[in-house]
This record gives sequence, C-alpha cells and structure tokens, in this order.
Amino acid sequence: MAETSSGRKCEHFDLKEYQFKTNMIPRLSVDDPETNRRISEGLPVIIIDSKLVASALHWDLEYLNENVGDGKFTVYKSSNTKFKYFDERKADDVKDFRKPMESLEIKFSEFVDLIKTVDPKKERVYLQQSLNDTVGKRIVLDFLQFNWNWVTEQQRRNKFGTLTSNLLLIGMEGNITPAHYDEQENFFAQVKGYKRFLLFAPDQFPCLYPYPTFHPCDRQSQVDFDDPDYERFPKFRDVKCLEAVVEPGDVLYIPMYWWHQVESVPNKGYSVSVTFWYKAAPNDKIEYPLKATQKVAMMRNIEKMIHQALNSADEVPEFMQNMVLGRYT
Ligand SMILES: C[C@@H](CC(=O)O)C(=O)C(=O)O
Ligand SMILES: [Zn+2]
Repeated sequence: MAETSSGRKCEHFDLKEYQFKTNMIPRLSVDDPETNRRISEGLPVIIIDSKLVASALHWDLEYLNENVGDGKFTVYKSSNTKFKYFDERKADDVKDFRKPMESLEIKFSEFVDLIKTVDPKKERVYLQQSLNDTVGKRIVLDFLQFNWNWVTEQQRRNKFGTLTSNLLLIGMEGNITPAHYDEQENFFAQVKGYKRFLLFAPDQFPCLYPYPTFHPCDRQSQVDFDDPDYERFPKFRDVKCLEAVVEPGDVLYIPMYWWHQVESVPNKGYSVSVTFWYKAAPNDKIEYPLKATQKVAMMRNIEKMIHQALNSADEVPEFMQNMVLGRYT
C-alpha cells in the first residue's frame, strides 16, 4: 500500500462532502519544532509518534470487557447518527426542549451487548465515560504506562491548568458528535479505528451560530451541517475549516474554544479514543487587539450576565435586539 509524505498508508476513507472547503491539519513528529510551536500558539496539530497511549493500543471490546471492572458507564443512545451533547441542568429553562439523545448508566458488558445487537439504521450507542478508580488493575497498569512525561511536559510548557479528566470514548462507525467548542485544552488520543475531525478556529464563531449560553445545547452549533438553513445562518457559507483523520496512535491537539465536529469513519469498525482535558492557562495580560478566544469568553460572560439580571430567558432576545438593532446595525 502506498505511503503519504507523513508516512500514513494511503487508506481509503468514506468521507462525507460538505459545502465548505477544508484545509488539512499537519501531521507532525513529536520531535518536530513546528509541533511545539503550533501547540504554544493554540493551533491544532496531529502528533503522530507521541506514544501517549501506546500502552492502550490493544484496548478492544473484549479486553476492556474483561478488565474494566463492573462500574457504571454513561452510554448515549441516538435514533440517528448525531450525538449532540446537552446539559440536563438547563433543560427547564427552555420550554419544549427535546433531548437530542438519551443517556443510560450501564455496565460495560451491557454496552458490549448493545453495540453488537443494535440496528445502526434504527438506533446507535456511544459510550462516553471518564476513567476512574473503578477500573480493573490491568487497565490501571495500562493507564500508568501512558506517556505522562510528554503530556505533562506539554502541560508545563504551555502553562495549562490541572488535568480534569480522561474520557474513554467508544463509538459505532458513522457516529457523529456535531460541531461544538469546549472550554478546556484537549489532547485527543486515538486508540482504535479512525475519526474524522472538522475543526474551526474560535474566530469562526459568527459563522457557527451557537445556542444561547442558557440553552441546554450551549457551546453547540445550531447549524445542521447536512442541511444548513442559510436563511437563519447565512454566514455559515463562509466558514473556514481545517480537517484531519486520526488513526490509532495519533494525538490531535484541540485548542480550547476551537470548534470541532467528529465522525467515527464509516466502514472502519468501532472507534476507541481517550481525551486528556486540561483547564485553561491563566489569562495572560490583556493585549490589544484582543484574541478571538478572549472575545468569545467576553460574549459568554455578557450573555450570562444579561440572562441572570433579567432572570428570564424569554426577555433576553428582545433586550439584546433593543441594544443592537438600528443602533449598531
Ligand atoms: C467527545 C469528543 C468528540 C468525539 O470523539 O466524538 C469531543 O468532543 C472532545 O473530545 O472534545
Ligand atoms: Zn469536544
């Protein structure tokens, strides 16, 4: 099988076409100075040889079922390919909010039965659970052998905050996590299978129309990438996208506030991933012009303050329109 310049075998991936163009995210060696430069500048990069999760590359359903212990796992169920995250705690604030997916708390063995028996045309499942101390000792050993030297050195040199969680993700091929951003830094390690990432810089916020901050789907884009409503979301036409497919052993650095849509590549089997989420670096001194990440944080704080001060979700749209329409438009 031919090799690409970055040493990847020329796999054939069944990837969806979208109406926007994409550029490729570089795949670089851990020793390439450009790798650390991109991370320090808050730019995405795929690190192809970090060995961050080399001790977990044998994590398949059988091994995990044997060793992961009998703790409970959060498993999402969706009647379609989309697994749009929502914050249950905000559900009461928005009348007639319909949950985009269901969540179960089940044993790993029950998840294995589900992933092997559901008809993907009717129902899909996606395990998303932070690794915790309920796991068996072989998983603990694998975990301790992660390349903590490398990732902790990245945390230090980039002044990231504490490691908040390692989320274990096991999804069916074709599962999609729709476009959203997170407020933490993320080294996303691919263990098994392939995932296609669409990434959008924080300055693409105007093109991606996130839900209001008080909405259960805060931080998620309202745009359906498969059928964009250009009437409501006209700037989506101009969105600028970076793309990458991660394979086992790859680590993708997803900088905080970078939007991402993630698909377990069809016809490549189920996928296993582990995230390394870190709190943001402390705010450096304010320099002008402000960075896009600082403007997104400002918009979030202002929106939250208005909602809190009005003490009513219903009054927010009119209040904000009165501030802007005919005055700044
Ligand atoms: C859950 C994950 C996406 C996926 O792997 O489906 C993600 O959004 C992240 O790691 O920030
Ligand atoms: Zn995310």
